Amino acid sequence: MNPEVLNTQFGIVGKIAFQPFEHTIVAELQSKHATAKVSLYGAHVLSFIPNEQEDVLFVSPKAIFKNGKAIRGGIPICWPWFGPHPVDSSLPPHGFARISNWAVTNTSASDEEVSIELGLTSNAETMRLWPYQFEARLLLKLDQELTVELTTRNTDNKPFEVSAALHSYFNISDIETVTLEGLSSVDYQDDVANANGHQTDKLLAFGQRTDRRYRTSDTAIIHDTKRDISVKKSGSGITVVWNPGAELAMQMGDLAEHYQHMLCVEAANSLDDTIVIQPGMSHTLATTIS
Ligand SMILES: O=P(O)(O)OC[C@H]1O[C@H](O)[C@H](O)[C@@H](O)[C@@H]1O
Repeated sequence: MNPEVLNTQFGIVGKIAFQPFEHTIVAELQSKHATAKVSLYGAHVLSFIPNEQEDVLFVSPKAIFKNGKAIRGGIPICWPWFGPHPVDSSLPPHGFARISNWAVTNTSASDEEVSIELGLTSNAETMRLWPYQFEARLLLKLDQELTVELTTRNTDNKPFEVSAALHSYFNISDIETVTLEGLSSVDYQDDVANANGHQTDKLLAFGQRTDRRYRTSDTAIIHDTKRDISVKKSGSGITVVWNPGAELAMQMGDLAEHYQHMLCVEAANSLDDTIVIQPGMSHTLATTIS
């Protein structure tokens, strides 16, 4: 991969440019209303800055950028499984999409919107980790909002099962004061207590380790002292809510004390919303952030 070749083939003056970044290349997108950056390593969104605002996404100041390591922050693509592999814990947690190099397959721009599409196709290495033929596409659309669409197409001759998450890390002032709206009356799996729960409170507050999978397709809204952030989604029956809390964060070399400034709200397919895709068929998991 070479940024000059990508700029010639896919660059759009004033709208999309490719730059070397750490061990990879990033595409920088500029719409009338916002900028965004996506790394080709992992098809990983690293930044979304609406005009005159701070970055909506959090990337850890201690994030490690190297092959084989997932980037702490932004929007890691957890795929084709979410969490530990269901039967083989030696396989990469959250799948291999976030530690794979993706190709640029298309770019376009209009007056209002800029978009880029990245692709990952089955190959010898992916077949070793997950024995299916597939095409995955990540479409990023930037106008005032940022939309991320992950489409999985089954190009094999047998069905396969996918769990996934658009593992969005949001940039917040303080985990002690932020609240999350949109989960009231929703059942969840509590992955800290390993128990089921049902939320009655209108607003979820934090301050301790939180790791929950809520059974909902609805929009969630982060209320921060500096702004509200809306997380809409489609093709997703699960919203993951995660902050590791102080004790666990201090054991994570790429996060540590910075956990206070992040909250993950993730459009996901997991639990009974794991998706079976028949040969020739596809599924799209999407989130829109504003
Ligand atoms: O450290 P990672 O592999 O990136 O996973 C980070 C977190 O991802 C999700 O939010 C899961 O629900 C958590 O259980 C997990 O700890």
